[in-house]
Amino acid sequence: MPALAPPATQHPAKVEPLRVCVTGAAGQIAYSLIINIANGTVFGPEQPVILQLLDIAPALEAMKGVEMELYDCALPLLAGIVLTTDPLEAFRDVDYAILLGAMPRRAGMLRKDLLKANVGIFQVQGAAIDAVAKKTVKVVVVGNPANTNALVCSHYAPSIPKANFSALTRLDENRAKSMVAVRAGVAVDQVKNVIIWGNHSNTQYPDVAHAHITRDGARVAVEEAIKDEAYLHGEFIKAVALRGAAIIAARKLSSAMSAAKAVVDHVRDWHFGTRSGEFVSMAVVTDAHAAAAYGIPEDLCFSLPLSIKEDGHYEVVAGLPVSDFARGKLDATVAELEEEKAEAFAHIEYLAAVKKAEEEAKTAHANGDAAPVAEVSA
Ligand SMILES: NC(=O)C1=CN([C@@H]2O[C@H](COP(=O)(O)OP(=O)(O)OC[C@H]3O[C@@H](n4cnc5c(N)ncnc54)[C@H](O)[C@@H]3O)[C@@H](O)[C@H]2O)C=CC1
Ligand SMILES: O=C(O)CCC(=O)C(=O)O
Repeated sequence: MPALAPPATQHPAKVEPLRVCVTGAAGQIAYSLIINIANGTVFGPEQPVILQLLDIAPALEAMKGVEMELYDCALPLLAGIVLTTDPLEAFRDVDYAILLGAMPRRAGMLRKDLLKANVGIFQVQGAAIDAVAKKTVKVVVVGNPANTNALVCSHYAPSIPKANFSALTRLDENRAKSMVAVRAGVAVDQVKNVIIWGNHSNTQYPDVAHAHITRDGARVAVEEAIKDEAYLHGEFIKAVALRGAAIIAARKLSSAMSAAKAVVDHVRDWHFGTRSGEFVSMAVVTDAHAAAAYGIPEDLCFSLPLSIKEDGHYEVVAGLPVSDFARGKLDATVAELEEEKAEAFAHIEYLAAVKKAEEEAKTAHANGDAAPVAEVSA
């Protein structure tokens, strides 16, 4: 009889590592997020991961510091680290791509003011994901304006199913749940099914009409527990939608710890699925089903209530009644996303025209011709 057989848990079945790309890896959200991917919080205590970290060349040294710290954490689930400034290396064979890398806004800006600065990043990264990531890759866009960046990314990755692209609205959901919990006097995990509809912007609609709390073992509708429609239709919505700006005003930097926690929640639920009867909000590319369920136009990246299966496939929770108040809110956020979409693709065309004009000028110069005058208007 073997005398000292080690306990079975010391011999876990060999599990293939998941490859997880994080862009903007030298930035502030990444600094709070990466440890949670590498220590099992996101994918569970049996799942090894290989981190594929991307940033731009000026941030390479800082990213090397992050790598040193990862080694110093002595993480048994961390099966490898790739550090790179090349998107084609960063996205190679990845199972998850978490796109943080983008310029953040400063005080006084709206998130959509970042569109021109950031949209080109998501065009390039969409094409790289298309070229080298696994066809099953799940993509989470965090860099703002997150919804429209995710839509652009999906357009430039036509070989990956549109359903595999998402943008983060879980931070808004977490904010809303916390505010409800405080108001109702319960712990935050007793608040379920708060929905964030639409854009991660001031037009988002944080909706408690289908949410409930559990108090003293009994399930109570949030509207019934709070009994203050004026608050829920006014101050509450404003407080959730403007929370990002309030944090910038206080910290002089945008949210990072809470953003990283929201990414953890988003990816964990996408990986493991949601509990029966519970739903979460993610911004996803709308299809005919979303259009039929809630009258949202197709091909916008729109935050919706989703129930997610264990295999990662999700369904839009259909059939929730939409009040006149809610309809007005949904229409406003649809209108903003349509505007952003038009602006994003117009800017991408403009960038392409500028590039073409520059290339023509270079060729003319090389041939000794007079340089053509580029007429490209923004
Ligand atoms: N959707 C959401 O709920 C939230 C979104 N955000 C957004 O997330 C983004 C990142 O925020 P932070 O980490 O605080 O910013 P940060 O400025 O601390 O870090 C951004 C990092 O991205 C890198 N980067 C820039 N261009 C890149 C490119 N082309 N490829 C790879 N990396 C690139 C920068 O070098 C930097 O290291 C911002 O756009 C911010 O507005 C932030 C919080 C919540
Ligand atoms: O508000 C911003 O622009 C950056 C961070 C963010 O999106 C948020 O805190 O919701």
